Amino acid sequence: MASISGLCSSSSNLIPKPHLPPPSSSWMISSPIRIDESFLLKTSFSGVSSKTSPSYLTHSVARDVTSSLSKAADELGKSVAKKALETDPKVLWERYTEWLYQHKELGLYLDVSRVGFTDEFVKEMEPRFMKAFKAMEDLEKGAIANPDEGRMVGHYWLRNPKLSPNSFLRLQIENTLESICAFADEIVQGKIKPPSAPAGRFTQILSVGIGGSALGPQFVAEALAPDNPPLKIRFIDNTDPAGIDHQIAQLGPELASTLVIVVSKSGGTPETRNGLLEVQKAFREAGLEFAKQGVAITQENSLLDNTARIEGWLARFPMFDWVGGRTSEMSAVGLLAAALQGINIKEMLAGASLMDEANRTTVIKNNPAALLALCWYWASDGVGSKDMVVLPYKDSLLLFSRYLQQLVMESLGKEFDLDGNRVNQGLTVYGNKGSTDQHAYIQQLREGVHNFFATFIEVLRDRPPGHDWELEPGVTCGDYLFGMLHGTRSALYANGRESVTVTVQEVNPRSVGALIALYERAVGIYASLVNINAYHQPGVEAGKKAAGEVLALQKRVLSVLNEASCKDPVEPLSLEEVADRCHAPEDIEMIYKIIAHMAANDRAIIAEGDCGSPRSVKVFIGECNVDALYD
Ligand SMILES: O=P(O)(O)OC[C@H]1O[C@](O)(CO)[C@@H](O)[C@@H]1O
Repeated sequence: MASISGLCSSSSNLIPKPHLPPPSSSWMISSPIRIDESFLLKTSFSGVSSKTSPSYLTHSVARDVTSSLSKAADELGKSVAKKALETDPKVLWERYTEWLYQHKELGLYLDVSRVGFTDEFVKEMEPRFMKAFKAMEDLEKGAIANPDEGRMVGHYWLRNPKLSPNSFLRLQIENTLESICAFADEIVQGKIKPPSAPAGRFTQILSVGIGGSALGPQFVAEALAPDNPPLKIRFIDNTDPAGIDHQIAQLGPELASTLVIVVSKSGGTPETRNGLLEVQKAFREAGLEFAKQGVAITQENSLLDNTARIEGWLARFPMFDWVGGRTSEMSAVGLLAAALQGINIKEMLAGASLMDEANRTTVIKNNPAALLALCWYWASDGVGSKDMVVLPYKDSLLLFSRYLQQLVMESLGKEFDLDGNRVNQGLTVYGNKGSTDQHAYIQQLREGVHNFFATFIEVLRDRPPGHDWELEPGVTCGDYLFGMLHGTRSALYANGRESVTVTVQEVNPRSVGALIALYERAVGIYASLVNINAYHQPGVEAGKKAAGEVLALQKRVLSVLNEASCKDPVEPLSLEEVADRCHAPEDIEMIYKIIAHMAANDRAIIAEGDCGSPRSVKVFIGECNVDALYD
């Protein structure tokens, strides 16, 4: 059984009880919590609500939930009925101490006592977990764990290169880490200088990348960058021109001392390419030489890699084929930016490695990632019937929920399982931070539609030692945050809302590395439990393809309008005429949107009518481009 020593000085502090307001405070939850028994009756594992009311299920999943749940239950062999949540404080305390997971060296705790899984359920799930553990063992040994893409999945090797399936990969990892540290040192110490910066050294990082090539570095910067880092970081993570302009404008003259890190595993993501082109334009306009300040992180021989090599950029770092974007924080993607901000990346790697080690045990109770996966399965019926609301009670962890959103949803949100059955799996993740969200949506969580379970992230250390003070007798600001967390946890539970609590001593490189590793592993295990490939993202392609088609149609529209605008007199066209001449009458709605967008950006002229009445519109473009006529 996990020990709780070290978590707090007196175990009596941990006995769950109603939170009463401190004497002089009107801010805390002010009434003792009553258990509303009606909310404690939950769906049975076979998906039939004990109230048999479909409205009890979230609207988004109500559609197929019954059949999917029945199927999941069938697969398990028999259905495990969900019982009402335990309410007796003594029994809850027993459950708390029995299931509390502690990682002593990391100072990390996982409390799953407020999720209502039964011993019977754990027993039922055991064979699936054994399969998942075996799959993870094979993955770590270099199996093709991403069959659709024929790829190995090796993010665990990044923090323990000795695990790599061969010495070539091991050397690649070790050499990359060494070159990251050396490069970061030289930049920070001013040995590598920007060619024309007044400060004489790099002072800013502009990171250009999207999805897994941005979210990890954003989360880590927010969590760990010191108040005065050697280099400050900002991000371009979209193709929004106004957003890009804002980042560049904020840099102002410091563009001359900005290290631009362009991150893209594939090296061909349009948003990232556009960001790069916009930044390069800003450099040209400022009379700066981009190549002397540009760094690429990408796969060898990608478009980006070749561009950086041919243009002679300052540095290039590899992304490996066997590391996915959303699990790339411990690769050059996350490590370079972190090192440049003065974050101890070796500690991050050590934290992740320790967590990985803990997650290799096949004893569910002692395996924190397995415990998380168990809770997710129980709470969401193994079909994503409930969303996961992530509430870190620490401002610096604000972006953890956003980071987890991609990690979990891009990994688990899959149409087909590994056997080709349509399963439409997933687990929805959202959340910002506590206690801020208390004043936003916790109202609905406690009393509204019951379509979620919560994850509280608790940080024991409020402030660095020696900085705290009592804003009321015996009460610090951090005590309020603590009270809000546990008050909310209790209040939700009292209304039948389950929650997991992850506790760390403090936010530091080691604990952040451990948190990332914990959730990476939980996702991998959960994917095995529900038999899906966690490591591909086929669904993203549909949107990218459709975006490409819109841009191709826009080119045809422009060509048609150009031709009509080159006539003398200019021939304004109706939308129907444009669509006919584009040979795309079925795309008239999209053509209307394209023209409205161009008109809003002064690239097309509405001669008649207005955009609010599409049928009245006649359009042309201002200037005839004669050259384009013969393209
Ligand atoms: O690093 P890349 O190749 O630019 O991709 C960025 C992101 O785009 C996705 O492929 C989804 O479109 C993510 O999986 C990935 O993290």
